[in-house]
Amino acid sequence: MRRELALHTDKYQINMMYAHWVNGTHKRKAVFEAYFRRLPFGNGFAVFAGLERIAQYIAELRFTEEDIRYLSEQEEDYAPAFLEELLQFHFQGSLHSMKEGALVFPDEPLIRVEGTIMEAQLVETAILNFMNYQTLIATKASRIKQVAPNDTLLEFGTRRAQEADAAVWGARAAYVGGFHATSNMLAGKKFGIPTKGTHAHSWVQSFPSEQEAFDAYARVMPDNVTLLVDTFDTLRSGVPNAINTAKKLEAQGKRMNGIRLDSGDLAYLSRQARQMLDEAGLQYVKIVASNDLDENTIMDLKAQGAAIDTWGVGTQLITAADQPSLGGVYKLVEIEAPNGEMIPTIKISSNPEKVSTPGKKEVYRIIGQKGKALADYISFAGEEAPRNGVRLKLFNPLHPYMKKHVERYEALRMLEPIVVNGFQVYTLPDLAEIRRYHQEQLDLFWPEYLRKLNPEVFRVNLSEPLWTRKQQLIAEHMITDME
Ligand SMILES: Nc1ncnc2c1ncn2[C@@H]1O[C@H](COP(=O)(O)OP(=O)(O)OP(=O)(O)O)[C@@H](O)[C@H]1O
Ligand SMILES: O=P(O)(O)OC[C@H]1O[C@H](OP(=O)(O)OP(=O)(O)O)[C@H](O)[C@@H]1O
Ligand SMILES: O=C(O)c1cccnc1
Repeated sequence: MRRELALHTDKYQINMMYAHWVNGTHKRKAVFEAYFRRLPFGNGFAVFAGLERIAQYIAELRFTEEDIRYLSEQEEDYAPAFLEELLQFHFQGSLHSMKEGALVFPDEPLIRVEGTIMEAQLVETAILNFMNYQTLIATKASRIKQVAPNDTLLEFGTRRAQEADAAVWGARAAYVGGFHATSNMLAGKKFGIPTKGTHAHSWVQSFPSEQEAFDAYARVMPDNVTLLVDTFDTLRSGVPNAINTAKKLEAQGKRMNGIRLDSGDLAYLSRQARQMLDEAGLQYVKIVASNDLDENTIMDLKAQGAAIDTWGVGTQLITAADQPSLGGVYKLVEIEAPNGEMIPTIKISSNPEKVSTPGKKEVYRIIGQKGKALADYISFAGEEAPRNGVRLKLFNPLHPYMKKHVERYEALRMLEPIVVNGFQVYTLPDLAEIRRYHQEQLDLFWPEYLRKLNPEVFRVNLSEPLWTRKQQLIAEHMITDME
């Protein structure tokens, strides 16, 4: 996969790079920002993920001779001198980003790219591709985690994922969002995620009887036995046979880990199975459930008193089935004028939600005296950072008369420098650190913002200079339209 991603971009990026090159504008400095406009799944927040892959992509971004040959075949118009220049290309710009595991909200920059228009344009497609998918899956995982905070969550999605990259990076995103392990061994090896596995129906079917299948499995894997009990009849054969096997293991001084339910009424079957296991003195045997689960079915099953300790979640998580894409966008916010000055730019739309916010920006998370987040605050990067003791006006950008002031607070700067002038300055944290940070982030929010259904809207505010500039630019463009 490595070094093959330079062409992982839309053709229009290369077309624009070329057109800028011919125009002599390709070295103009530009600032782009990536953000989304709507939260997925009706959630109150999203969990940012994708940075590790983005950093890797930026560091390795080179066109090979083969890529160049392919480009020349695809488009006769691309001049040989342009293609020659692409051969020397590497990213020399800067990239700031939210940290993986951060809670993020609509309309705030999650990634900021500064560089020549040519390089900043090229990376749009891949950055959005990685950010959108991984953030979506981490958010879905976090919703599932929310309904089963004390249970074990296993990511089982690979076979139903949208191909290999989605399975592997999705497993990682699920782990960022709070899952405990994955069934995908490649993801385990690549990222150090714990791996877990039971066995399939085929194991049972390949033996003359279920009992023989269970016993044979327990013989070869005595320290890791979780038996799938629903191949024939869960309560009449699967659970009794599993109990027999567990007793044989006990005779060798071993303890069976669990049984897995994969069909039928999981609430009823788990309660019955729990009772049978307990009556056999096997209180320590855990119950794992799987079968097209998501946060809604899990919540429902818990409400029905299901006796399930571990949830195996595949399809619904890895494909984010109820909302299979995050609509993150990448917008030009500042461009160098011929005199070298950086000019904030805006994208106007008849839909007010889609009007971009001009200028290179910073995002601050404003933490109140109770240690909880009050709002996010976006300012021009050039503005003085908000700091404790300096009165801060927080107002709703769509309804500016709705305002309040805060004076005692902490302002956390959210965008980290990752790459500066082509050099990676950020040490990518390991997954344990990312999960710690994610938990820390969750702890910063009142539960009202975190609940799964109809959460309170967490406010993202603009600084006054930023808001004023945005209004000016909107007005200027409106006048131009009318002329
Ligand atoms: N008690 C329950 N309450 C709510 N949903 C449940 C309950 N038990 C199971 N489910 C969910 O209902 C769905 C049932 O799936 P399905 O109709 O395929 O039945 P099944 O028993 O799995 O049959 P099959 O043997 O064909 O897999 C799954 O998503 C499962 O997680
Ligand atoms: O339901 P999901 O959330 O997607 O979780 C993954 C599913 O994959 C397996 O089923 P499959 O029928 O593919 O194989 P099996 O024969 O092992 O049950 C497993 O038994 C789960 O039901
Ligand atoms: O280990 C399991 O039980 C498993 C793994 C992948 C998919 N379904 C089940």
